Amino acid sequence: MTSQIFADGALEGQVIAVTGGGTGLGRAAAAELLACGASVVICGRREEVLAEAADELGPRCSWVAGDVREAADAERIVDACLERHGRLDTLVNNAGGQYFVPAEAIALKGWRAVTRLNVGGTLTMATAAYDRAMRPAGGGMVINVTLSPHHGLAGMTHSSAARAAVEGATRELAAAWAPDGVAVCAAAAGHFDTPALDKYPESVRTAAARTVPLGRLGRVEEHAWLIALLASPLGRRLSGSVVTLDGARDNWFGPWPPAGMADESGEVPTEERRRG
Ligand SMILES: CCCCC/C=C/C(=O)SCCNC(=O)CCNC(=O)[C@H](O)C(C)(C)COP(=O)(O)OP(=O)(O)OC[C@H]1O[C@@H](n2cnc3c(N)ncnc32)[C@H](O)[C@@H]1OP(=O)(O)O
Ligand SMILES: NC(=O)C1=CN([C@@H]2O[C@H](COP(=O)(O)OP(=O)(O)OC[C@H]3O[C@@H](n4cnc5c(N)ncnc54)[C@H](OP(=O)(O)O)[C@@H]3O)[C@@H](O)[C@H]2O)C=CC1
Repeated sequence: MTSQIFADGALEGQVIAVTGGGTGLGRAAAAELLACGASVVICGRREEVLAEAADELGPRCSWVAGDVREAADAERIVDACLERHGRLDTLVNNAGGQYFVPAEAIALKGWRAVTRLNVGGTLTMATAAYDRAMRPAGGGMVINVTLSPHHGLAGMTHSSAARAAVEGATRELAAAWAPDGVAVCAAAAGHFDTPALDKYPESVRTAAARTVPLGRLGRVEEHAWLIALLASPLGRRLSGSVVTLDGARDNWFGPWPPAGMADESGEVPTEERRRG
């Protein structure tokens, strides 16, 4: 397979680990990185999902099962990259998620579970990659997948808070690890059409596209292009940045005018000019 937008071999020689790379956005990112010439190691907890994905993605893709929340597993994942390829250039921290309930229905245990996965797992993987592969090699790139809209996502209060924490850590680690040549950035994903959305209530899924000004969900290949761009040399210069890919969803509060604001003619009244 070749990339639709990047030159053949754009990422030739790079070794990239994608957590959650067996499904959805992670799998699409892995496919694009492979198309650009990288060698890719996908990871996740389910062996059968990873084995099937790697098989379909081709010979430059391999897999290692592990839980990103466990330090020993994170170290094993990084070590697998080093053993197979002798290096790890880029880590894509894509594994994450949450469940959809109103804020007041989130139990403390649920907050902890979502925080542990999204903040804990991301930092555990990033630290393992930095300590074992990138700092010793004198460089590397960490890409943290987060969430748009940034003003908070109804039904996902725990995840909104957790991803905000990841974006804060992204900026801080970008500064802390810069002397070692390690760049850290975040890719804030809007609403994308992945099989994972099937777990949300039907009405929530169906209405999701209407919360996006562009009027449609993102396509997985669009997110994959952003990941490939961030894995390119340009990504290093974007260290400390959060790049949002969401069809203008961030800070959008809904269609203009909101219900009740227009007058009988359908127009929003304008302010009378004061003179003198
Ligand atoms: C429709 C438009 C949306 C667009 C935006 C999309 C964003 C996306 O991210 S889509 C990708 C979604 N993918 C995932 O969410 C996959 C990963 N998610 C998970 O694995 C779970 O959500 C997890 C983070 C909660 C898993 O953590 P784990 O430690 O395994 O948690 P437990 O299942 O043991 O549950 C612990 C605790 O959490 C509360 N809880 C969990 N699920 C629910 C639920 N569905 N409803 C209410 N509460 C839930 C609960 O307190 C659990 O404790 P117990 O009740 O004692 O089991
Ligand atoms: N789809 C969307 O609209 C959006 C998605 N996102 C984020 O993008 C990422 C990918 O989403 P998407 O592809 O849609 O969803 P998926 O549910 O398909 O992706 C989650 C992936 O993470 C893996 N994973 C989950 N927990 C762990 C863990 N503890 N250790 C290792 N791997 C784990 C899962 O594999 P396994 O279960 O085998 O471990 C799975 O492959 C997630 O972080 C998601 O929250 C953000 C904004 C919007």
